[in-house]
Parts: sequence; C-alpha cells; structure tokens
Amino acid sequence: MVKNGLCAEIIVDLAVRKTDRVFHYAVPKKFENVLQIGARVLVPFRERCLTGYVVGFGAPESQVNIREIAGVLDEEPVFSPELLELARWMSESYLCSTAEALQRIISPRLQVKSGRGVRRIIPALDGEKLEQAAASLARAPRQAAVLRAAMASPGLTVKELAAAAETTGKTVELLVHKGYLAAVNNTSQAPPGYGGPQFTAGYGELQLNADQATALEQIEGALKAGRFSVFLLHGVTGSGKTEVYLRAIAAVLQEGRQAVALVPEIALTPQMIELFRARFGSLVAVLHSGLAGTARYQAWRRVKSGEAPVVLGTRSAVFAPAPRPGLFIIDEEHESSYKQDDHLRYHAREVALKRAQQSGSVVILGSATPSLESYLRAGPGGLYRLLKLPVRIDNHPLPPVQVVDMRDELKRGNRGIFSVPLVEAINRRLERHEQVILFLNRRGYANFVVCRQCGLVIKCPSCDISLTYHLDGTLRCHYCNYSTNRPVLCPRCGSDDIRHFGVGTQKVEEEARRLFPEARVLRMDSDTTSRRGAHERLISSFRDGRADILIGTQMIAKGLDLPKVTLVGVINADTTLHMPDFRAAERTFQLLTQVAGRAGRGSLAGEVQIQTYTPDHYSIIAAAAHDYESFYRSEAPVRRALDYPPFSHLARLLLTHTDEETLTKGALLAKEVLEKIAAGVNIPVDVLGPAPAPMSRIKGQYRWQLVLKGPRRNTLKDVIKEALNILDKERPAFKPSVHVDINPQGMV
Ligand SMILES: Nc1ncnc2c1ncn2[C@@H]1O[C@H](COP(=O)(O)OP(=O)(O)OP(=O)(O)O)[C@@H](O)[C@H]1O
Ligand SMILES: [Zn+2]
Ligand SMILES: [Zn+2]
Repeated sequence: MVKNGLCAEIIVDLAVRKTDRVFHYAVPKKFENVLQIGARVLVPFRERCLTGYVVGFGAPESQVNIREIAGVLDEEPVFSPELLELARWMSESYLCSTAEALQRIISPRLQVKSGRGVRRIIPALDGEKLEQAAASLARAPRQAAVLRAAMASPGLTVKELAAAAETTGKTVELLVHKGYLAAVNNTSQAPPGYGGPQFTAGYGELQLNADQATALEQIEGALKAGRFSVFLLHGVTGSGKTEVYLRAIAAVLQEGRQAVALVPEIALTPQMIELFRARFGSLVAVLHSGLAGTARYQAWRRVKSGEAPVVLGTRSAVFAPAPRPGLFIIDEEHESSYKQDDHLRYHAREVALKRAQQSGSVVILGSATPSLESYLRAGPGGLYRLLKLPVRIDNHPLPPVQVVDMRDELKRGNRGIFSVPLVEAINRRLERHEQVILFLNRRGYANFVVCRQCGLVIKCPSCDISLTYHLDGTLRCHYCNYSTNRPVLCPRCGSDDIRHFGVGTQKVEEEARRLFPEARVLRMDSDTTSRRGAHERLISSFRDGRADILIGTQMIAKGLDLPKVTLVGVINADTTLHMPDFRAAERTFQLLTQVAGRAGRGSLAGEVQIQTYTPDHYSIIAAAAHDYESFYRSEAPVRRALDYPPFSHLARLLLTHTDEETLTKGALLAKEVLEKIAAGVNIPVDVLGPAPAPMSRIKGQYRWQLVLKGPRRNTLKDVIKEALNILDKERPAFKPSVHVDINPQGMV
C-alpha cells in the first residue's frame, strides 16, 4: 500500500491557520501494509502527540527532520477522497483549516456527547489499536495507564477509571476528546435495533395528486440521468411535500444509490422518524448531534457500509459517509438553523449542493417559503428547476387570516396584550371545545422602540435596518454604527407614546389565565422545555386534548400537524419585522406563513389572527394572503437597491475581548487593514462598522463587528484572508479574537 521510500502526507489536527498544510511523516515498516489514505494516525508534533489525517503519499522536499508515524487509528479509511475534497472546499469557502473541516466531517466518531445519567467510559477503538495507542503514549504514562485500565474494565465512570489508573478525571476526558475512549450514557447504551420491515415498494392506499405526480416525474427523470441537478419544491403548507421526498428516495434506491434527507432540528420529531421507518424500515439511519456515543457511531457505520442507504438527520447529517449518494433533500430549506453559527460556520444547504455536484446527485430543496437565494436561482436563467405544489392535499383551503391593527386597539383604550377580536375568537373556540395556539416571537436582542400611535420604528438611513436601543439613550445601527438620540416625540406623528417593545411568554400566559379563567393553558418555551423529553410531553398532552390553549415561541411554528387546532393567534408580528437584520421582512413572512400553516389542517375549518402595529407592511399583507410570489416581488427590489443578498454577499467579522477599550482599538485597526486591502482589489468591497454586535456582551466578553459587503464572495474571502494574515503579524498589538462568518444567517 505504501510505495517504497514515500512518506505519508498528513494534515495535523491542530486548528491553527499556520499549521494548515501537509506535513510529511515516515511510515514505519510495521504500518506499511495497513496504512491507507483516509485513515487517522497518531504523530509526534513538536512536543506533543497529535491526531493526523492521511491525505496521500509523496516525497518530501527534504529528508531532514522527518519523524515517524507513532500509531495507526483506523485500518480502513474514515474519509473518502470526495470528503477530503469537500474538506478542502470548506476550508476555502468558510475560512477554516482543513483539519477543522475534516474533524467536522467525521465527527460522529470523534466527538462523544455527554448526556444526563451516568457517563461510562468504554474504548472507542478495538483492542489492538488501543494497545498501539498506549504504546505510542510512552511519554504520557498516565494516559497510557488510563487506556490500559479502560481495556481491562470497560464501563467504569470517569471517577472510577481515573482512580484505577491513579490519575485525575482530566486525563480521562483528554483521551475521550482525542477519540481513544468514548463516553456512553448508562441509559442509552443499547444501539438502536436493526429489526423492522425491509423496504418494499408499497405505498398503502396513498395516491399522488396531479401536482405531486408531475413533480415526482421530473425528479425521477433527473435521478435516472444521474447528473447533478437541483429542484426547488415550492409547496404550500400541507401540500404533501414529504410524500414526494419519500417517493424520490424510493427511486434513488432503485438506482443503487443512497439518499440523505435533512430536516431542521425542531422538525426531527418521533413522528417524522416513524414516517421514514414505516416506509424504509431498517434501511433508515437517523443521524443527529443529540445521539450518544455508541448509538451515533453505529448509525454512522451503517451508513458508511451501505447497510443503511436512507439517512434522515439534522444539519450535520449532510456529512453522512454514504458511499454513493444520489439524492440530497433539504426540507424547509429556508431555515436558518441549517447554518452552523459557531466554530465552523458552514451552511448545510451549500455543503449539500457541493456534495451533489461532486457525486452527480439530485438535490431537492423543499419549502412553503423559499429563501430569496433559492427562489432567485429557480427563476429565469437560474440553475434550479422550480416545482410547485400550489394547493393543500384534498384541496383543503388555507385558513383565512385576519390582520388586527393594534393601533386601533390603543385608540379604543385597550392597552393590553390581547386585542378585542382575538379575545372573541378565543372565546368562540373555548365554547366549541376546539384548540388554540398563541404564538409570540421572542428574541432576546429585539431591542427596539416603536411609536404605539403610528407604528413607526426608526431605521438606519443607509442600511435600512431597525436601530437598536442602547442603555445610554441612543439608537444605533449595528451594521454601520450610525447613532442618534432616542426621540422624545415621534418624528412621524408627533406622539410621545414611544415605547420599548417586547413581551414574554410568561406575561402572555398570566394574561390568558386572567382573561380565560376556565381554560386549560400550556406554555412552551425554553424555560418549560429545558428538561429532556419535555417538548414531546407538552405536545402530546396538547394533542390528546388535555389543554385548550398552547402558548409558545418559534418552536411551535412548524412541523406540527394538530387537527383540533382551529385558531392560531400571533401576539406580536412586529418583533421579527423589526429585528435589526436585513432579512427581517423575509423572516417575518416565513414565520407568519408557517404559523398560519398550523391552523385548519384537519376537517375543521381554521382561522388565523395576526396582531401588529404595522398592518400595511408587505410581509404581513402577503403572509395574510398566503402569497409567496407577491412577497418576493416586494422584497427582491428592496434587497437589490441596498445591495443585500441574494444580490450580493456579506461577511461578518465578530471581534471579542474582555476589555472594551482593547476591543474597540483592535476593531478600528481591523477596519483600517480591511479598507486598505479592499482599496487594492478591482471588485468593490464595502467595509461597514465597526459597531457593537446586537448582543454587545456575552459572558464577560465584549463583542463588536465589522460587516463586509460586495458582489463577489471570493473577493470578500480573499480580502478577509489577507487582513487576518496581516493582523496575525500585528500581534500582540492586535488582541481581540476574530470569528469570521461568510454569509451569516443572523448577527446576534
Ligand atoms: N397524495 C396524497 N393523498 C392523501 N394524503 C396525502 C397525500 N400526500 C400527502 N398526504 C397527507 O397530507 C398531509 C400533509 O402532508 P405533508 O405533511 O407532507 O405536507 P407538507 O407539504 O410537508 O406541509 P408542511 O410544509 O406544512 O410541513 C399528511 O398527513 C400526508 O400524509
Ligand atoms: Zn408615531
Ligand atoms: Zn447603518
């Protein structure tokens, strides 16, 4: 396997920009026959022993200082040449190191999540490899002792194992982190059963309707051709998109290839998993970050071996090691949760498109409210093909939506959270023993002031985003740092009724209990669902009719199919609309449409009420009319005029430091460097800010940001890359930490 005299080319697992290159290591004789490209090894690096990824074999430029591989962790590759290429592409696209990207790609094996219950430690490698690893740790005798103790008695707790090896828990955790040992949950030790029915091409009684059939026909054609192609499946809520996915998966299996289906975190419910299992039985592997160590590893193995050709999972499942993928499905493709917003800031939709391109796969992007990016590409001259499901299954009507003008309520002397029409509608439901969902959008950072008389929210004159209220009494733009004093009188109508905006779920619950004392009220938010399984318990108790009113935030907006819900009330549509983000209108439209999609899904007719101070805004009017296209026609020109995506690209540099002065100095220096470089390229790049981030301080760290805007993503990237190199050299003068986010989905 190793040609004579060649060295192994290795990427060392050290997430530092400077070490992001290939190092050469000699292959000792004993490993010559086992070492393969795509395997992980242990290598000496400076004073340490690190994990490395074998990416090839070649001759080093010089034989000086070539060290030997110390151990081999995998006898078969854990990443394929395609996934290595993907890692290199990610490193370029998201400005991370190749090692970080590889780590992310094969993470199920390396990262073991701790859960509740007692953690127990077992070997993550088989005996021989662990023995090798122990041998290679000669310079770390305590670690070696822990490995040997774990082999001798697997299943001890961290404490017990540390005691057995006469060391501390830290050493044990380090070995878990390195991937030699795994932590498993006492309660979830059993791997998922492999039983269940095998896949048969039967669909029960379900017959596709004409729109579904047309969509499927096109997808099947593309699957047969086996060429990279992208479909945007634009189907209204309840139009049967899932059925189209399931049939497309069946078709790709017929081609002998695998399918990877992604759903947003909150949509990966037991019902969703059941739906897939009912159709494909043991061929399904569920992959998500909440899986405990062994279960996760088992699922990953079943995918890699081809035993489970249907992958259902959340964001990180996009890296599923399917040997010959043929289909990638992104349900609710507009969801911002597909973007990882810390560490390696990748977008699962972009990664899926890249993988599909590599492998000649078909991509289905599904949504009732496509992102502007995807809809633009599905338009004339675009790369995607548009498939439409314009009506609900069985021609169920979409629910009528009433927009309630809260300014009128105020004029009538109602200063409460609930409008008169909403109270009346709720009372009607309670009388008929039907159910109600009350939705409120709460974002911790939605800190804006609104004129309650006319609904005005003050915006930045150059960025068109809402200004954020600061404690020093100013209103600030957190893109460009424009600031102005908070006005005493409304500049539009002269009223002095200018208020902070914001109401919490708890307040709504209190008010609901007061107004409807006989009703049974459930509240669902991050407080009431923090315990494991609480989310599911609340939903099923509501589904079983054990409550009349469910109050909740984002987490109840989508995915739920609750036939007895006939009224959905949106308490405060404005909170999203005035988020300090250029996507505020888009998010508002998406949320309102999804929320409205929860009403009237059964045989009972449904109704939706939206309370707002800005009833004339096009995102609210379009959502009330269930009219995506009219929303798109209003929103696209606004984005184009202000050079926002999808007509440009943005990048965000978030700078953090514990000392505010050091931070602002650093931010100004970064701005200077960026502008100098930007001036030297011939594609325009705007550098906005620095400005405090909306959450200007988290855990003692101050946070400022710079926003870059330009027509070409690559130019933005190159400018940032060069600036970071220069700033690296400026250290220690330049102290803040820098986090780069290319095309961020939100900037908190
Ligand atoms: N051809 C069909 N005939 C009868 N029922 C169908 C058909 N296709 C789908 N359904 C049923 O219609 C319901 C709605 O479908 P589904 O949940 O897939 O809609 P959706 O488009 O994903 O909606 P949402 O965007 O709101 O999630 C489901 O209960 C599904 O089983
Ligand atoms: Zn006003
Ligand atoms: Zn601005």
